[in-house]
Amino acid sequence: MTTLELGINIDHVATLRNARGTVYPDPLKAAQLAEEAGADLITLHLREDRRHIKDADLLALRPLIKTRMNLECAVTPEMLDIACRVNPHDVCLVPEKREEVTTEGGLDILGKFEAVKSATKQLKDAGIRVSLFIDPEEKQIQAAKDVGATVVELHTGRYADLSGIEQGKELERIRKAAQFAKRIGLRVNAGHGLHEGNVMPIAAIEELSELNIGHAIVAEALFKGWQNAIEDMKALMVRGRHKDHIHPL
Ligand SMILES: CC(=O)[C@@H](O)[C@H](O)COP(=O)(O)O
Ligand SMILES: NCC(=O)COP(=O)(O)O
Repeated sequence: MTTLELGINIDHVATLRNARGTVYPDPLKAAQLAEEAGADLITLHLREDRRHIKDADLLALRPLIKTRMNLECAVTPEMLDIACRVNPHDVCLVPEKREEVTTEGGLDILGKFEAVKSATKQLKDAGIRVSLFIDPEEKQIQAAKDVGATVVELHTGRYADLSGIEQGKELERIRKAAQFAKRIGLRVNAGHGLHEGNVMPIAAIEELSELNIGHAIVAEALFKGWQNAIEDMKALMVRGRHKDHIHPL
């Protein structure tokens, strides 16, 4: 059985800090405490508008990370240049729209095939593993393989927004996508909108290697503390992976 890793996304620790222009809460401290609490990697998204993580956070964090750094960024010359200079373990290329509240949908690789292919090559030449954040669709997964990426992260935002039968259908779509991606030799991750109440059925998908979770853990941390929220999420992922749950859908 594939081990399921937990990537802690620290973006919204920075959101809280930036809301008041203070120096606290410190995303670096959040990353270090997350690693102590069992995070397998630290994920952060340097948005083009710098609404949460800033360049200084990224630079300060890089030498401190003991696990892995997974940098999410848009496919732009500026971001690719920063990524190559910072040299994280992984870069996850994501779509970005300035006006969006959060990342809506996955990267349309087919729609910008040459740009994604060239970005993937630039990052791989710098020794960085490349992941592509995509919707759970066979044609996008095949395109990820065709541009030379070795990892995909399946967008679980739609699953998180749905309920009942519709959520069950989306879960099946994610499962089939994960199976296809694994079959063609890709590492398969997932994330977006996952929380304590919806993570277990996703964790049960055996082809998945990593879940990236941020917003809901920051929210839970308000009530039970940052490290408790991380430990609880990991425990739920282990229970999900071992199918220690009654299927709620
Ligand atoms: C790409 C992704 O799913 C995460 O980075 C998520 O976007 C968190 O940041 P935002 O809330 O700014 O979208
Ligand atoms: N790529 C998904 C991610 O990093 C975390 O997304 P969210 O849990 O903040 O919605």
